Amino acid sequence: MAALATAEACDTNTALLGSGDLRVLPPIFQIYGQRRAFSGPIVTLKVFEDNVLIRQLLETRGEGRVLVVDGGGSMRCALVGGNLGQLAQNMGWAGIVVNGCIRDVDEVNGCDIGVRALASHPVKSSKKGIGEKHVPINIAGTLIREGEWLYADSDGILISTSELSL
Ligand SMILES: O=C([O-])CC(=O)C(=O)O
Repeated sequence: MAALATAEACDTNTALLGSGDLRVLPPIFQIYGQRRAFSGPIVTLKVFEDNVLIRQLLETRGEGRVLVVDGGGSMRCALVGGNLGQLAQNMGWAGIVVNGCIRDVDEVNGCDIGVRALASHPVKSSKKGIGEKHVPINIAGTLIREGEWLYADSDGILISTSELSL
C-alpha cells in the first residue's frame, strides 16, 4: 500500500491547512522504528514521566492505530523502550509518537512500527499509573484529539480531523 506523502498532502490540501482541519506538528521529532512512513487513527494519552498507562494501551489491540503520547516534553527519562516497542509491534499498532524521550534505541529501530520522539534518554520512567487516556492533548501548540488521523513520513507529521485520501 502506498503511503500518503505529507508534502503532497500539504500541497493539495491548502484549504484544510488554512481552516485548521489539517495541522502540521512542529519539526521537533526524531525518527525511529522500521517504518519511516506510517499513518492511522489516533489514540491519545497524557502522562508525565510515568509509562504505566502507555503499557496498558499497547497491551490492547492496535488495529493499525497510532498512540500519541503527550509526555510534557520531559527530557528527564524515557517513556518507551525496547519492550514497549516490541509489544506495540506484536499488538498491531502502526506507530507511537512521544512528546518526550525513548530508550533502547537500537531495539526500537528493529521494531516493525513507526516511532517519533524528541530524543533518547537512558533512564526509565516512574511506574505510578498516573495520567489521562483518550483526552485532547496539546503537543508543541498543536491540538490533537482521539480519533483524528496522523500521517508521518520522512518530511514531517500531519494531524487531520478526518481521513485524507491519497
Ligand atoms: O519499561 C520501561 O520503562 C520502558 C522500557 O524500557 C521498555 O519498554 O523496554
